[in-house]
Amino acid sequence: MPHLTHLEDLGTAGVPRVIEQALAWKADGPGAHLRDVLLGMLFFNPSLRTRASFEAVMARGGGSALILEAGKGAWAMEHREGIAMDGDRPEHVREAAPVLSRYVDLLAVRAFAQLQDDQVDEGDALIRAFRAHATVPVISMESAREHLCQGLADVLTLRERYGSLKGLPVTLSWAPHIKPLPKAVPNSFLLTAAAAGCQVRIAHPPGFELPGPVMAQAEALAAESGGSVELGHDQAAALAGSRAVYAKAWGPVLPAAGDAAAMMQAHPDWQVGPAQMARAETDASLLHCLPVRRNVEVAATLLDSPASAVVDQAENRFHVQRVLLDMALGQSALTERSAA
Ligand SMILES: CC(=O)N[C@@H](CCCN)C(=O)O
Ligand SMILES: NC(=O)OP(=O)(O)O
Repeated sequence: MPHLTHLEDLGTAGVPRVIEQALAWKADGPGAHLRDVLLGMLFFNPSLRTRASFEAVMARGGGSALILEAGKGAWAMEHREGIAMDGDRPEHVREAAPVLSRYVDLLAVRAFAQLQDDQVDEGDALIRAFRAHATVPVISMESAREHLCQGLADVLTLRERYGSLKGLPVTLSWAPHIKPLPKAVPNSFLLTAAAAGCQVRIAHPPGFELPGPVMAQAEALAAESGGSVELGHDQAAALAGSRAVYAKAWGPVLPAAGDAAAMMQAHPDWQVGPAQMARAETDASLLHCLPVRRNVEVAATLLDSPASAVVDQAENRFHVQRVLLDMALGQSALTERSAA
């Protein structure tokens, strides 16, 4: 089953294929490539961009989408194996995934990190349960470990702005927030940029390390693509000479060594603003996946400046998702080309 939930489903060869096809279709669309296709979308968490962009892809492509919210309209859902379901979740993924698969051609799932333990979140059990039990392709709309569509849209945005991605210096900077957030977005930017051959610099305060297995995977991808991954605790040093600054809040290493919300607010000087951008190249772009808390994570003056690429990134979700849905259906020019 051609599930598309993690970067490993695409590999280093898949990333440029998706990016180049998305660019080509952005210039000259694919027409009604999803005629008669029905996408099921199951949300465990809220969304603006993901929901709207997938619905738009389906409508523009001549198909349609149905939307379910677990625990809100649809039953709350359990995924753990072998337990007595005596809590507040009446439905199990073991039935829900095959049942939904009888109605739809593709199943997209959003299930955020639980934010208790990085090892648990890194294991991504809920989306993996859908992979195991669905009988149609599963697409991730952000899971505990990764936000595949976001990482691809981010790298497409860099490709459009800077041409070649090989050796492009890009900085992923931790940013403050009022509470701990998931690591899926920074994980996916790191993995996708490394797979694309970028020179990725990561900067965060001590105690906010990204999961070891994700770092190791990024280094392996960079070794294959000719990219690199550097890690440091000095934001200014990591920004020097960068072409793109990805500002993103993420939580401390979990379980947290202290009060996680207080830890998120203990480094207000990491807010990304004009002074930080000034350390990067003059044509550098500001990236953020959105939603962004103005004047907490990123200065409003920077978000409102020409350097900001955040709306382009959001637009590019549509363009990469068209390609991913097409790939999952096995009907794309990409599939034909790789089979040829
Ligand atoms: C504010 C918040 O919860 N952000 C989520 C979603 C980001 C994009 N889907 C996060 O940081 O993972
Ligand atoms: N960037 C992103 O996934 O946005 P939503 O959470 O609004 O879908």
